[in-house]
Amino acid sequence: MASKIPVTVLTGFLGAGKTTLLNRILSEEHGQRIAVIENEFGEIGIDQALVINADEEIFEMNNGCICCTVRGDLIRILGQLLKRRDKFDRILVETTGMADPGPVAQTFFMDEDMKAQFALDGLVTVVDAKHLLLHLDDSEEAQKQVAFADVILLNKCDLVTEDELDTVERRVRGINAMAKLIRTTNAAAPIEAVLDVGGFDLSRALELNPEFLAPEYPFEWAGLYKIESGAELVAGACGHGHHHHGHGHDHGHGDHDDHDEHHHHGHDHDAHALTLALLPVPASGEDALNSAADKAVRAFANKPEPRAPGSPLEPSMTPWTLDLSGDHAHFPIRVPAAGHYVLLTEHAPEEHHLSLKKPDGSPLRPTLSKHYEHSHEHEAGVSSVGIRLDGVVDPSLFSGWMSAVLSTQGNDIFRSKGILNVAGRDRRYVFQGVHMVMDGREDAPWGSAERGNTLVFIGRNLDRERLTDGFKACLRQPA
Ligand SMILES: Nc1nc2c(ncn2[C@@H]2O[C@H](COP(=O)(O)OP(=O)(O)OP(=O)(O)O)[C@@H](O)[C@H]2O)c(=O)[nH]1
Repeated sequence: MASKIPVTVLTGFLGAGKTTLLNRILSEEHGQRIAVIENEFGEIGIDQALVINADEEIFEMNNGCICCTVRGDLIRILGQLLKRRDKFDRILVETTGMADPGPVAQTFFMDEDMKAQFALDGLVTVVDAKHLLLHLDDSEEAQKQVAFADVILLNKCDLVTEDELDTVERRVRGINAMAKLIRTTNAAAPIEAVLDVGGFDLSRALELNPEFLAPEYPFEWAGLYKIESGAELVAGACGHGHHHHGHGHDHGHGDHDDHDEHHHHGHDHDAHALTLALLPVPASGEDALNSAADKAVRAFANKPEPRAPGSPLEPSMTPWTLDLSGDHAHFPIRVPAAGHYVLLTEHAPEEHHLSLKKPDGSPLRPTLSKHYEHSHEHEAGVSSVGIRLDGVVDPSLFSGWMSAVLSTQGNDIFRSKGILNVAGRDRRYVFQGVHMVMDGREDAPWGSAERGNTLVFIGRNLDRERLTDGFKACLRQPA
């Protein structure tokens, strides 16, 4: 059988740098002949004029938004390309910045014919590091583009600070824990990282990002402080709403205002309130922080008590919800004795300009702090669930379960991927799906590698426990 044609789908919000990346790919010496399919939105041909044309052929789909008609277009172009199979090695489809990449990706798994001819090598999403947070708040398409990606180019790194990049990266990770993240300026990513994703190894992704499999915490951040009575917590909704200029907050450098705006603009969590808890720990250090985090999972299960500015905060297993509707609210901290305490916050402290002050008013900084994957509905619930379990999969139980999952939750599950240890097989079974359609095949032999199962789901309203239990039920009981 002739080998399948690898297809790369390139997405990214308007102006993120897709054309820049495409030009780079087309002008670099990589020895691969690429057929480019462009999905134009509105102004036909503009992008094409901007693309440096090497030997590659560029096809354009007729009309704008990607729906059934455009999919028809895409299928037609793919058909034409197949007649000239000897002219190119791979296909790159660039989608418009407004598009949900789902339908384009799905096209390649749609039926047996498609699956026999094409192999979706990877979905590459270019994001604009400076504006991504704004786009994520405003646009479901932007969320989906991040959620669907196998590789994310965090582009325009020259326009943001290292701290801002870290914030953007955490937000991206919160949506899609699976994708390979590459920080770029002018989309200068190594070509093989963009084009040869097929070799993409789930287990490696999990090694790079072990938190993927970690339990989700009801808080995003924990900081260990040495606190004495008279300390104070200051937090405040500055930088959002219509009055984000000239309200005298103390970090007035120009860039910052802009950044704040992204954080608060249209966020689905309330910028005027923050839930947090303070727990005593016996000592300083990583172990103390971790044990406080475990304890806080139980604390956050308790109904938080509202706290108005000025009312005192004491260490307690009941969390508080601070009213931050005014600028710079102050909350005195009352501790029974000076010592080590861990503060755990529902959202990252910088999202609420939260800081602690010593009794003399000077800043009190955490000696140690940690960010956690959040489980609350941050990105309209778009998140990733990774499952890794030993054992042997019963193929018929698995396909029954998977069809049930995809038929009931296929709208919410954007991507699924997995490597399975199937009973009686020497090779890895790999599958990937886009919404309800999926494609699976046998891959490399296990050889001496440790056998195991890894699954990843990315989507909305995912229930980690239910998915894990469901998959567990597909494993063969040891004889
Ligand atoms: N400062 C900066 N500018 C960049 C970077 N990458 C791309 N640009 C510029 O951003 C603008 C948009 O880049 P394009 O590559 O056209 O983006 P696009 O995603 O193809 O845009 P659309 O076709 O409108 O969806 C261009 O002016 C690029 O030169 C970068 O890393 N830093």
